[in-house]
Amino acid sequence: RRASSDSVRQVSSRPLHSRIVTDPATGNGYYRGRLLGKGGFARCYELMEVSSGRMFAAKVISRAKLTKPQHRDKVEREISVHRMLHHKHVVKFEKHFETEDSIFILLELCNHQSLAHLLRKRHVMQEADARCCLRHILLGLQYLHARGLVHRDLKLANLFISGLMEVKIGDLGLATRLRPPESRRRTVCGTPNYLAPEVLERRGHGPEADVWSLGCVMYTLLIGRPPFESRDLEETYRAIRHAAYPPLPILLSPSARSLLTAMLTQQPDDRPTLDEILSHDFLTKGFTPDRLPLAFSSVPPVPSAKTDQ
Ligand SMILES: CC[C@@H]1C(=O)N(C)c2cncnc2N1C1CCCC1
Repeated sequence: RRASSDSVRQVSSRPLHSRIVTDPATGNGYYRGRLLGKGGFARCYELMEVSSGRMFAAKVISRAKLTKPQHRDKVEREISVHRMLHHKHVVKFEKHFETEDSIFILLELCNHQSLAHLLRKRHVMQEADARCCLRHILLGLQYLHARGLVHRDLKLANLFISGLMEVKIGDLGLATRLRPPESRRRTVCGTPNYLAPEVLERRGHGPEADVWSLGCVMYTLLIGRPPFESRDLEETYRAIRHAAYPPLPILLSPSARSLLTAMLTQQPDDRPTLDEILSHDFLTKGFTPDRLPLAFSSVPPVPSAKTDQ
């Protein structure tokens, strides 16, 4: 039945010019595309640089919302930390600029969104694909730790998947410089699910806390739910403090079980280092694809001219 004119929903397409944003420092124009989502103070959009056609993921933070100085400090720290980082498995920081009412942070666009989205679709991941993800994250994490940075908030939603199906560590908002144990911050921050026991006991974050979080990521990819999840926060905290997660499924390979057990160890010093993890059987034995199979993503592949099939 042809939709009569009055029944066609009027799509309120705002005039095009209101979707153009200009970087006052360079005069470069950017066309604001679809809303990617919201995170913290930011609304996130796809942004296209008009002159080059290059696409970015932009965090747009309304300056009106940055009322408290510590909020502005947090944004400035994220920028100052992230802009110095260049690694294949760390989300690329392109640039930032301010307009009259917003701060724009332009980041590498990851067409396949995050591991959190992927897992919502697929529920669990095969060991070979989890191995591939873990390998990418380990390489990115090695780079951060080598530069004296601890991420502190590794979770599926902060692990982004590029157009080439490579995993990139993002959201450096909570990353902090490595400090000697006595001077470490002790306030608890980040999602409760992946916080390490020593962080809950306010003994501060060392690189070992990232290893614990990575263990939680690996567990969630292979099993389909976080290792420490329960109806109330107190119960979750208790489970974390005792490193008490459910028995690993018997279908898990011996090397996966052994690595998970090592990473989810209560004492930080008893956990493996990143180098030890990279040389563990789980990472070295068995087939590891270079990148995630496209079949995983819910975003259709971009038809490339040279497809041979
Ligand atoms: C721009 C914010 C964030 C992000 O950091 N990157 C790199 C990203 C890159 N590509 C797509 N989305 C990204 N996101 C999403 C947007 C909504 C929530 C998190």
